[in-house]
Amino acid sequence: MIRLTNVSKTYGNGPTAIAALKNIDLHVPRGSIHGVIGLSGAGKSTLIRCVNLLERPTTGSVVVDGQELTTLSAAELNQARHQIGMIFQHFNLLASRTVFANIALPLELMGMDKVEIRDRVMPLLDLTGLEDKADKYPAELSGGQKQRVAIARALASRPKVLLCDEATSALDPQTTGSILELLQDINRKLGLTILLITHEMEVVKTICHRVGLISAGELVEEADVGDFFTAPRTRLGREFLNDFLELEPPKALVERLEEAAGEHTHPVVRLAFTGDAVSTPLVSRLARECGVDVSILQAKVESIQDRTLGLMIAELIGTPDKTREALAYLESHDLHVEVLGHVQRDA
Ligand SMILES: Nc1ncnc2c1ncn2[C@@H]1O[C@H](COP(=O)(O)OP(=O)(O)OP(=O)(O)O)[C@@H](O)[C@H]1O
Repeated sequence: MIRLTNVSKTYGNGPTAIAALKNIDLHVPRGSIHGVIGLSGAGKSTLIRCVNLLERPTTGSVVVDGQELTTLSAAELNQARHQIGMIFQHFNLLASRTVFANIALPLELMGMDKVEIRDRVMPLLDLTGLEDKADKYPAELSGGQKQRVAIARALASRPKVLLCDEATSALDPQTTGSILELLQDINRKLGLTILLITHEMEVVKTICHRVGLISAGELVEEADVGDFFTAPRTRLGREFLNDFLELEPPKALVERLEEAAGEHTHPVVRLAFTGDAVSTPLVSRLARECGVDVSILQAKVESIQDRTLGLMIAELIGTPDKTREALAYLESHDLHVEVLGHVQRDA
């Protein structure tokens, strides 16, 4: 539904030019919810604004619903944008218009008559839970309600794609939850394709099917959400995950970690396991079958959509041969094992 090919965006010229996007390839299939996560300044906003050409890529192709947007005339682009709704962090509602009139605005601009507009807007008020707010003004609404109005407005032209630019970043966690539920509901009921950018792992975890990680203008990693939360492939991905899970080895231990194994060291590992492995009595088996003691430093079980994910940071205590055997045993049982470092046994 959305396909960016080799998209680059450079702001300015010469020595002060900023390469905000570098050779981005992105594919969002019809009906899916795709998240792009990254740190501040990574290029998220630029990326999402390139999809409806609010920002024109310096090079590359932008195809939405089979139509190449970069070669369209202004009038054609205007038409194509009816297929692409967008919502923003700060809602961007018109303060002087009621809720109804805000939602109706894009339809007025399309030249629809009053009866048609009413027929479109009323079901959208229902869908977004704003039945009793039609005559209120934005100043009379909470942040969550304002975002609902913005969602209804974005849906008014019956788009096939919804772009969400940090749509929940200005909201408290509970309101964030209810807006994410609404987006998921819309995705399911209307089959709408959603591309969202965020710096919050919670958003990705809650509603995305796939996630891309953007860093310094490059998409450095892309994965199904379950895979990303189990085993991110990049260091940045692991940092995002560890921050989110608050699962780091104790500081005192980190200071003692050495990169290389020595004669008197034992490994500190981060284990991630899903599915059946979650319920396997792993620790006792390691002791029994490999002769290695396991000292658990941290552990938690997380639900990532329909998967259960177990995470543990542990020291494997035994001779080098035995701990090597234990690592091989873990890997052969479908666990994702990352050796964080090694600590001296007697330290
Ligand atoms: N209009 C602009 N002119 C010049 N540089 C810009 C412009 N917009 C963005 N940039 C630069 O491009 C880079 C990417 O910015 P962008 O806003 O896309 O990042 P972001 O990931 O959305 O960040 P944030 O989460 O802080 O909004 C940054 O270095 C930023 O300073």
